Amino acid sequence: MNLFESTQKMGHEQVLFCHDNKTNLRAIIAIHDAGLGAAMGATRLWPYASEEEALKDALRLSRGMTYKAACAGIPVGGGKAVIIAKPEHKTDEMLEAYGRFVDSLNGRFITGQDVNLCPEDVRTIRRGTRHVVGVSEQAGGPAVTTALGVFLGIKAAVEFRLPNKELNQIRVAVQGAGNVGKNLCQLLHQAGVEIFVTDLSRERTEEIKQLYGATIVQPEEIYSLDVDVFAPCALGGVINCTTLLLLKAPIIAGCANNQLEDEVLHSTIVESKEILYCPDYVINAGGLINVYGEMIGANDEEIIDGVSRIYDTLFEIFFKSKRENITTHEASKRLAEDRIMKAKNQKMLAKTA
Ligand SMILES: NC(=O)c1ccc[n+]([C@@H]2O[C@H](COP(=O)([O-])OP(=O)(O)OC[C@H]3O[C@@H](n4cnc5c(N)ncnc54)[C@H](O)[C@@H]3O)[C@@H](O)[C@H]2O)c1
Repeated sequence: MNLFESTQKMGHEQVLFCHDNKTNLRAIIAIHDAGLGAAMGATRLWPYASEEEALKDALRLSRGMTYKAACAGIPVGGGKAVIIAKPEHKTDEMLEAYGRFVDSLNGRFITGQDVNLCPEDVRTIRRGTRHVVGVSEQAGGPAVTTALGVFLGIKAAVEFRLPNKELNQIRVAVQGAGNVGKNLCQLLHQAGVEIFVTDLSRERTEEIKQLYGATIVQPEEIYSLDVDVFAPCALGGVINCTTLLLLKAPIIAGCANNQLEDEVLHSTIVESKEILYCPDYVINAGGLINVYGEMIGANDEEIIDGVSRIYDTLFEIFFKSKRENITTHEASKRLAEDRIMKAKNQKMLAKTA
């Protein structure tokens, strides 16, 4: 991978490689765009097969954060960090050392929890820096508000794509019963939705079956189910040439980041199969809205209000996609870029006034 060519093409401002000998910390912090404010993005801990894979993830996820903030109407930039480690090798000392690297950016990057980190870990990172969010668990915490946003997104998509169906008549396949997936299942169950669930952990799917009457399926079975919505809530890259041959659901709406393995190719195939794709960074913005709310001292009601706007934004994207004959992926990208440009222009005008 040609590093500068990639960062230039994707529009990144800064990439920080962090190494701490004592704790064996290896992390990458990517700042995509801090033009509108500090770059916000959670930290993911993952045993990447290669450094290149970790870097690619950090670059793509941080750009997604810029678009996510823009679509959610939040005046911050986009960033993301990855720690390369097996979850069982995570130590408090390693997280504290990581916090000191975050601190070295003097508030240009603000982070929180993503896959394999919990609020307790964020409190440990906070020993090294004050530039963290997601410790107060306001409005139930980021996972709860992310799930609410995904639920509202599913509602919008069903109204748009399946106008003759009520929510209590639909079947949803949930891939991943983790922090967000579990909360999403609760909301779906309350709305009378029939749930199919899979996870690598049998314990997690059993819990969803007990609590919400879900049908458990094997991980490889989840794509080919005869359902109305496929909700990817595990990891990225699950919408690809292989899974698109299996998918029967007319709607894809879930919380996972980077769902499309290849954004252009797979969003085009999705469209040609008349599947309505809810762009991941739009539908999963609930967590960002939550932690931004925590940062500016918003109350629970204001945070829920912000999350509720995901429903309207998705409708705006669905109509834009139809009107301009473009994929929903392209429509959300254009919406985000347009909002970023306008906000930057306003900021510049305010400076010169
Ligand atoms: N937590 C948030 O607030 C938030 C916000 C925005 C986006 N996301 C994204 O949503 C996704 C899920 O986040 P989370 O916090 O629930 O993570 P999590 O780690 O709590 O849950 C992920 C679940 O997916 C399961 N899983 C992994 N691979 C799988 C596979 N191949 N098949 C089935 N299940 C599999 C894991 O066992 C785990 O239970 C991630 O991609 C994350 O980046 C999360």
